[in-house]
Amino acid sequence: MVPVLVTGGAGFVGSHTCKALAAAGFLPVVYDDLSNGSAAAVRWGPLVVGDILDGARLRAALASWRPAAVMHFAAFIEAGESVRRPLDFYRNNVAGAVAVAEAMVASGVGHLVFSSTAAVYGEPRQVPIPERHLLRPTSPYGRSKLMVEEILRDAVAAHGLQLAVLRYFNAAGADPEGELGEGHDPETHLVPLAVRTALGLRGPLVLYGTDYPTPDGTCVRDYVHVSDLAAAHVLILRRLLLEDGRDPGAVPTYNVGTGRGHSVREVVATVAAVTGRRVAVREAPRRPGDPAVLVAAADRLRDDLGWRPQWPALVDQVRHCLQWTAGRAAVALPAAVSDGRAP
Ligand SMILES: NC(=O)c1ccc[n+]([C@@H]2O[C@H](COP(=O)([O-])OP(=O)(O)OC[C@H]3O[C@@H](n4cnc5c(N)ncnc54)[C@H](O)[C@@H]3O)[C@@H](O)[C@H]2O)c1
Ligand SMILES: O=c1ccn([C@@H]2O[C@H](COP(=O)(O)OP(=O)(O)O[C@H]3O[C@H](CO)[C@H](O)[C@H](O)[C@H]3O)[C@@H](O)[C@H]2O)c(=O)[nH]1
Repeated sequence: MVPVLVTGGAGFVGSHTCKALAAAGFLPVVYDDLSNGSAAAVRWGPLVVGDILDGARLRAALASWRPAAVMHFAAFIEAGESVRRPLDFYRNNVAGAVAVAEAMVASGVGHLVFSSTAAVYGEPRQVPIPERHLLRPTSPYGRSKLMVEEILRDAVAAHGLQLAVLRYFNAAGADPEGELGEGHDPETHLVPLAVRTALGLRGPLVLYGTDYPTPDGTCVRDYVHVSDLAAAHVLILRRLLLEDGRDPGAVPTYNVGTGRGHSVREVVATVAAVTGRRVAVREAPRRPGDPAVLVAAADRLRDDLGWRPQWPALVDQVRHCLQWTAGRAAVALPAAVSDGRAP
């Protein structure tokens, strides 16, 4: 099996991608400091516990596994938190990515897939948002990811790295086979929080902002199933390895989203419908750094790589999240929910 080094592979998107990589015949070697991930999610290859800022440890991992590529997921991820702790975000996300690129150059590993984000666009002027849209992030998190995109493009030009950038919209759902899910502690993402509220595992969901210029006043996001995101990584990796240097300097850059937006209130209503339970909500002011609407123009990934999301419907994403969350918390679900007949 061809090894691929996966930084952040113990986290939500990284662990699902490791499962997809293994199914596609690669050996995912996870490099993660477990600051926001779990060793239990590393099931398809070895785990190297280490910090991406530790260049010597990274180089040692690259030297011993000789991966064909690196997938760089490791980062701090929460836009609201980045407004309060910008320097931590710049150190981990920007200096961390520089350390990963330096280690790759020093070790002669040439292929890199970088996890970027819809947050690089900021408040969109055009929806759905095409990849060529103006990049004007509204949070230190989004700025950190944009800085890394630019730094890595310079490294492509100077060091011949072969880079692909995936800008994900909102990852949601969980492994449909129930082997993995979203288990941040504390959790900050809307879908798992609303599911936990519905199951009585936490108090009311705090709804951040009801005065946005959207149809119901709450933020609109493009929720993409985490297993579809994982599949996009396998497609882009195969393309990078296959094309190996045929178009030097090119940086394929793709949105990964469904092209459909859902408001926070729609997410809450879907969680209520899927669980058959009420989702208690407490309305609160806007969360700093949140753009009103983020919806992908997702046709480039479809047209270039043939990517077709298998689970584009929010109802399936919520159901998979519910099944995993309920399983972990030992909450019994009605049969109709477990086998997908509800709602
Ligand atoms: N979840 C989303 O909706 C979303 C959307 C757009 C982009 N992204 C990007 O995708 C990537 C993965 O996101 P996620 O939701 O899986 O996050 P996550 O927090 O679940 O996973 C990130 C992993 O990186 C690890 N990590 C963090 N800092 C590290 C360091 N210094 N050294 C080693 N490991 C470190 C954490 O322990 C964790 O396991 C991130 O780069 C994020 O910015 C996520
Ligand atoms: O308790 C909560 C949590 C979230 N929200 C709202 O729900 C929406 C989605 O919020 P999430 O925290 O689930 O996701 P974000 O859109 O803030 O960010 C996620 O998607 C982005 C890309 O769109 C990023 O890349 C980022 O890493 C990832 O966390 C936002 O309007 C947020 O204000 C609430 O109202 N209450």
